[in-house]
Formats: sequence, structure tokens, C-alpha cells
Amino acid sequence: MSSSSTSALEIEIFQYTDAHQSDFIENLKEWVAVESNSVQPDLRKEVVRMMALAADRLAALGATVNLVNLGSHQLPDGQDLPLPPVILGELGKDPQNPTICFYGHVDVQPAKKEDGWNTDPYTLTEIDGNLYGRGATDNKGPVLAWINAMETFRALKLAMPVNFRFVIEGMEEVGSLGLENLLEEENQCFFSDVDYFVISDNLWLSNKKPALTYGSRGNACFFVEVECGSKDLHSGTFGGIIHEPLMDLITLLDSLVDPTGCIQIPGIYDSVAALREEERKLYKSIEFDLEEHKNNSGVKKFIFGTNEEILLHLWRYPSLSIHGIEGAFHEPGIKTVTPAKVIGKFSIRQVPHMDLLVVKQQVVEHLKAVFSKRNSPNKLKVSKPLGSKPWLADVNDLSYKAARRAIKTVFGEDPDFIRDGSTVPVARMFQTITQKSVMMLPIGAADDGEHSQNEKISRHNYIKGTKLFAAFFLEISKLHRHLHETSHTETNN
Ligand SMILES: NCCCC(=O)N[C@@H](Cc1c[nH]cn1)C(=O)O
Ligand SMILES: [Zn+2]
Ligand SMILES: [Zn+2]
Repeated sequence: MSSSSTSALEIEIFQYTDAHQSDFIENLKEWVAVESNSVQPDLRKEVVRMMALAADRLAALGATVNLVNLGSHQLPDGQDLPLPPVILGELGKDPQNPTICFYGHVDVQPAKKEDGWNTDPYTLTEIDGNLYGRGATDNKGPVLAWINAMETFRALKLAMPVNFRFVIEGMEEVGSLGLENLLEEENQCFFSDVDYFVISDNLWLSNKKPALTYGSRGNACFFVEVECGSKDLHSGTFGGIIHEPLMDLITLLDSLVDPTGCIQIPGIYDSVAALREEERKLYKSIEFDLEEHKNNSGVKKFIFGTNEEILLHLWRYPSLSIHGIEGAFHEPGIKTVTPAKVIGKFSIRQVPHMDLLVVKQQVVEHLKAVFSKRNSPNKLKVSKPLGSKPWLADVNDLSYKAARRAIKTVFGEDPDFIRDGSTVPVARMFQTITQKSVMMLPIGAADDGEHSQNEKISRHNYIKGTKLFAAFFLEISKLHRHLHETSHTETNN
């Protein structure tokens, strides 16, 4: 469907895209077939193979591709494992054109058929208009949609309206190891002429309505370790006469959040930016379907009952989640052991203007205070292995204006302006390091199930996403040229 303002050029591009749907889906099928799971060390070679495939595809478009070696990293068992290279690609150096740097990742979360998938996770399978497969939406589909859009310009022999830069990595799912250093090193080189960064690695808020994302929460991950000695004990021989580490730990974990979701760590909300009335109004106006969101989650009841409260608690306030306990018996059946050492894992999503150092101090003080009340002789250790800051963009940036127009052209409606409750550390990294404009332009729908069983992207979103990116190239080019012509004229006068 095209809106009345669709240009002849856009119509030509959209017709080409529609006519080549099967080719674009074949490309995605080829990528999904690679088990580029960055979590499991024994699959690292598949991540490396995936990086080579992505590099080849960019090179076929005429891009200069540099596979940057990031060295190696140490696994928990002390073994050294090479990191996959990062792709730095470039195509076009026309000084009249804006330079857009697209970031994406081609590693995936683990997936096994027996986890509850209805189809083989590595065989892209279309059912009722949905393309199921690991990485279909996170993030191979969106990366390919961007490449498909470029391919369309090339196939139609159209001049590229923008200069392209690429950062494609293969370690996003495990914390983008080595990427921040590379961005810092390349800030004055590879990134020096970038005008706008675009990331398409998140989802719409709704299953149907397109969105533009202007913020994401950061995250502070914590380990809390309790240890009573060097070996596990028989609970019949020692139960009842020792301070069990798991009991200490459960008390500690239980002290973190009350049943209304409120974090119990003193001072944690102190620096959260005050909510302005316009912002509250904005949240009220977003078309958010609470029932749809509940259905997507598969749970029966949320803590909050209104759209406004839900959005505030997802985007605007910190939240604390407990992820697991290392060392605790978790397998089926009975084992009457008392573990000597257990590590609780939790994280606190960060919002402006929380400070990671202050948060760590508050967490440590709170846990120590709770622990001291138990008079336990056990050893307590608290650490923060990972911390990333929140990201917030300026929606007045030209890229947002261009994307909004492109969305209207392709989807026939204005997008929701949304924030993301999860963390996309690279958005904040690009912003802090380069001081340039960063935008998140999702093409996946809320029910795509990233990281979950039966991950998918719909054919509709994949193909319209391809058109959206092509329309965005044209819009940003127009707006950028106009801005520069205007400022040039003003300078000359
Ligand atoms: N919708 C985008 C999701 C990206 C994502 O899943 N990010 C992780 C990153 C992370 C944060 N803390 C540790 N890893 C997330 O959990 O938000
Ligand atoms: Zn992702
Ligand atoms: Zn992911």
C-alpha cells in the first residue's frame, strides 16, 4: 500500500521489493541456517562463518569491507578463545550525501528444537505469513532488510542517496565484547564522517503499529555470593546445625523488591529524573494494547493495570529482576545436599539520571545490612560484573524526521514514539563516543519473540522493513541536503 505522497521513484523501488520477496526471504533462510550462537564457545566457528557471509554480501554490493580482529577473551574455565572479527564496511563518499552508519549483529541466542520450538530453529519456515527461525528478528532479518534496500537501489541502477557505513558484530548477545574499545579507536577515523547512526535491533511496542525508539534503559548486573566453606555438605549430617548459604541468599534476594515491584534498596529512586507533565500526557496518547502485551508475554496478570503505569515502569523507572542462583540444585528429582557456595544473580535496569557507581554502593550497603541481621558466620561477596548506562535520543534530530516520513509512506500511518525497557548498550556507546545522532528504527513486531522459542519476523514486516529503509535513505538524503543548502546560503548572505 502506498500513500498519496509516494513518489514515482518510491513506487519503482517498492515494486522491485515486492517482485523480489522470494529472493530476500532466501537470503534470510541462508543466514538463519548458520547456528551463529555466541553464547556457546564450541559454536564460535559458526559465528566466524556468519561474519564472513555478511562480509561477502556487503562486498558484493561494492562496499569496502574490513574484518577487524579483536583478539581473544578468556572463558570462565581460563581457556582463551578468539573473538569473531567485527565488520567495518563502507560504501560511498559523496560529500553532498549524508553518511549513515548502520549497526547490527549476526550472532544469535541459543536455540534447540527440544526447547519447545514447533519447527527447526535453523530452518527458516514460513507459516501463516510468519518466518520462523532463530535470528529472524534478532537481528539477521533487520540487517538483511537494510542490505536488501541497498541491493534494490543497485539493481535498479539508481544513485545511492546516502553514503553507507556498517558496524556488524558477532558478540552482541554476550555483551559486545571488545566493541567499545574499537569504537573509541575508530572515532577519529572510520566514524569521523558519519552524520547519523541507525540501529534496528529492537521491536515495536505493538504487533501491528510501527514505532520509532528514542530511549532504552541501561542495566547493572550483580552477583551476590554466600559461602560457608570449601565443600558441599550432607543435610542429614549438618542440616539444622549450620547457617546454610542458600538460606542466607534467599533472604538477601527476598529483600530486594516488594510484591508491588517497588525496589527496597534505600536511595535507589533518588536520582531518577522527575516526570514532566508533557511526558505523562505523551504516554497516555500512545496506542498501547495492554491485553495484546499480556498475550505476548503469556502471563495472566501484570502488577499494574493501566497503560500509563505499565509504560512508566518499563521505560521510565528502574526495575529489578532476579535471574538465577548458581550452585543451587536445579535439576528434576531430589538431592539432599547443602551447597557450600551459592551465587544469586540479579540486575537493575537503569534510567536517567542514575549513576552506576552510586547504585553499586547502595546495593552493597543494603545487602550488608540485611546480611548482618542474620548473624551468619558465612562469607558474603557482592560484585557488579556488568554495567551499562541508559540511552536517550533527541527526537528532533533529522533522522527521526526522515524516519517518521518514511514510516508514513510505507505503513500509511505515523509511528508510536517509544522507549525500550531493555538495554541496547551500543546506542549509548555510539552517542557518548562520537557525540553524533543515534536512532533506533525497529522493523520487528512486539510478538516476534526475540530470545524465545518460535522467534519470527513476519513476511509483511521483513518486506515492508526493506521498503522502509529504502524510503528512509531518500528522506534523510533530501532533508540533509536541504539543511546544508540552507545553512550554506545563510552563511553566504
Ligand atoms: N530489544 C533489544 C534487546 C537487546 C537485549 O536483549 N539486550 C540485553 C542486553 C543486556 C543487558 N544486560 C545484560 N545484557 C538486555 O537484557 O536488555
Ligand atoms: Zn539483538
Ligand atoms: Zn538478542
